[in-house]
Amino acid sequence: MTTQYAKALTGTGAPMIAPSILSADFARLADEAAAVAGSDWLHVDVMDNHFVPNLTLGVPVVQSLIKATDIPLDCHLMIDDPDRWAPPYAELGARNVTFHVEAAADPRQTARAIKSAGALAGLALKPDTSLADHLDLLTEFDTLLVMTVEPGFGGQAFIDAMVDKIAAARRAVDSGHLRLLVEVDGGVNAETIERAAAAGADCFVAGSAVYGADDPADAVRRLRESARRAAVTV
Ligand SMILES: O=C(CO)[C@H](O)[C@H](O)COP(=O)(O)O
Ligand SMILES: [Co+2]
Repeated sequence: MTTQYAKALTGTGAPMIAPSILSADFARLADEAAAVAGSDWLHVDVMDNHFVPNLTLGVPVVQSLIKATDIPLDCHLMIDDPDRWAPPYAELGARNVTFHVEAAADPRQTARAIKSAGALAGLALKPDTSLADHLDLLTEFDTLLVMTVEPGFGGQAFIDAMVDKIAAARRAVDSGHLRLLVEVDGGVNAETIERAAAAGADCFVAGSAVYGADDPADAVRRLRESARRAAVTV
């Protein structure tokens, strides 16, 4: 299902695809961004080795990557203390800055700081985190990232039980007339994207399914087409 909000962001109403550079060659990030030309967003997984047991990159790399690509950056912050560390990614020019509710002391205020700095604000939920407990926050955010793997690593299997959470998010957005994109992250591939799209997601992050393909740009087109076919058109 493609919402009017998703349509406004993409201009086309097509499902959004955000390749994750977690699965790219970190020594060639500019080339790896160019390899997925035509993507809606480039997903950047920031991990601090505290909130998750893995360490990736931070502000300096994002600052360079923004200059190296025209694709808007979708920063997924898997870090402690996002209240302090998330707004700088918006100040750098990231299009969407998503942080985890489990790590935030004041998610409303942090969303406002991100938006004041000119980015969209995203709220991420780990697989075991209840959506129902956080519905009251959704009006503050532009995107909701439903994690379909435990955050920390690429290449994991899509957790099928999260399809119900995606569908619940879709219902919450539609019934509340919320201006919120439903984004899915983890284990998204040519097969699982159909279930996520049928459940109502607007935007799909894919790391290994894109960068593990012989032709990453073609993989993006195929994923978008699979999502489009599976989605319920409104
Ligand atoms: O946030 C993430 C992991 O914490 C990544 O965005 C995600 O796992 C993408 O990789 P893949 O598509 O290979 O699962
Ligand atoms: Co991610």
